[in-house]
Amino acid sequence: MSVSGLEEIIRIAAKGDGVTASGRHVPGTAPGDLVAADGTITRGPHHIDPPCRLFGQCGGCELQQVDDTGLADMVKGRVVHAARAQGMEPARVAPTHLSPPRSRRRASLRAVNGGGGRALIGFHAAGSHRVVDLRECHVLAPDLFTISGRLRNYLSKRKGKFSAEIDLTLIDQGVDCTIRNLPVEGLEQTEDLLDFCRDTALARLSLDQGFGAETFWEPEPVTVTLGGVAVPFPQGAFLQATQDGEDALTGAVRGWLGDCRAVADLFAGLGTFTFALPPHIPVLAAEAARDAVLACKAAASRHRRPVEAVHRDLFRNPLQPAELARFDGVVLDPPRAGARSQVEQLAASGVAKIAYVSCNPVSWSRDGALLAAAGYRLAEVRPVGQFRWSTHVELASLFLKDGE
Ligand SMILES: C[S@@+](CC[C@H](N)C(=O)[O-])C[C@H]1O[C@@H](n2cnc3c(N)ncnc32)[C@H](O)[C@@H]1O
Repeated sequence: MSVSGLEEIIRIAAKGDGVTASGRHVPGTAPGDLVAADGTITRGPHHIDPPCRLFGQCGGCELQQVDDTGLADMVKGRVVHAARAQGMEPARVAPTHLSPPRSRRRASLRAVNGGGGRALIGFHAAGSHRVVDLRECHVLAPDLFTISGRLRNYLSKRKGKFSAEIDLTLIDQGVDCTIRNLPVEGLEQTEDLLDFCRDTALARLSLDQGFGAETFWEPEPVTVTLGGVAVPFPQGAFLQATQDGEDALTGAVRGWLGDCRAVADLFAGLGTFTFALPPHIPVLAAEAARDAVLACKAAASRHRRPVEAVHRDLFRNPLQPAELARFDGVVLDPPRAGARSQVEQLAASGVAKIAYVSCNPVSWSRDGALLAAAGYRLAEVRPVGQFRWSTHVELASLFLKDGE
């Protein structure tokens, strides 16, 4: 719409810019803003003051100027647009689930020496390698934010230059931390680091000096509880970004497949969907990361769940229609690239219900079009914004074989 030379921002593009009906991209805007020819922006109803003082410098968030309605519309719009681009019209679009502020339970940070011996820890600055010190954060779960501050204090005492990468994940026992590229040499440094682990009650600390991560501290074996089942948590294992995002995705899948006789969970990871299903349903959980398969298997056996966890590369060796014949439900949650070769086999199968969970609407819709061409209809999509204030979009979807 053009009001006396002003153009209205009608949507947020995949990279975060606002876009007008004429296709003009304007960074830093929200849907409903009006943009003049000289670039002056008049705020619309969805443009808010960013809650964080670091917004715009820190690389952790991209869209804090957009209110919740605008964010939810963006997440839904990306999913529906991707489906339509492949000729699919979802029969139902469930309300978008947005994770609340301060709920992110995993983050990758960088720590470097600042001036005056002070360490800086934070996300990369937007569009650069500079680290913006995380003095405030509205996305990280409070326990992760607290640990980031304690790490800053600890690292500030270290002498010598460093540039380390730090992965933090919130699990059952507290914070699981992996630090890469931080030399720990000699007795004094080792004891200092042990004191840090003890004082902060870290659940686990792993160090990776370029030769793979090794456990430095783990007072008790770490686990993550999935669907009420405590699963051993291997270093670097995949976990949905927020607990409530996981609940939204698993709730959708349980609602769709909860009455199945037998389910295959493909790209199963530790068993997020496997263990979310009703406990009496036999599940085949297939996954390529060997340590995740072992963790899933151990948890299933301890909890006497009818789960067969198998190590399998589903890109090279997808489940074939004959193997799929014993399942009336399949859930798949592949990496960003999608699951073309596995979906080709699913399309050729007779599986009645397919729940496809995705972190990439583009690869999902391409794969979905293969199912649609084989007689599956897109019965429902559930857009999910786990990465609040970012352009990262997730979804759960249900494909039904015609006649179901
Ligand atoms: C998005 S994660 C989902 C994991 C799990 N469904 C969850 O929700 O926690 C994708 C999973 O696919 C696995 N994966 C990646 N490539 C694979 C392949 N070629 N074959 C089987 N699994 C693969 C990864 O190890 C990861 O566990």
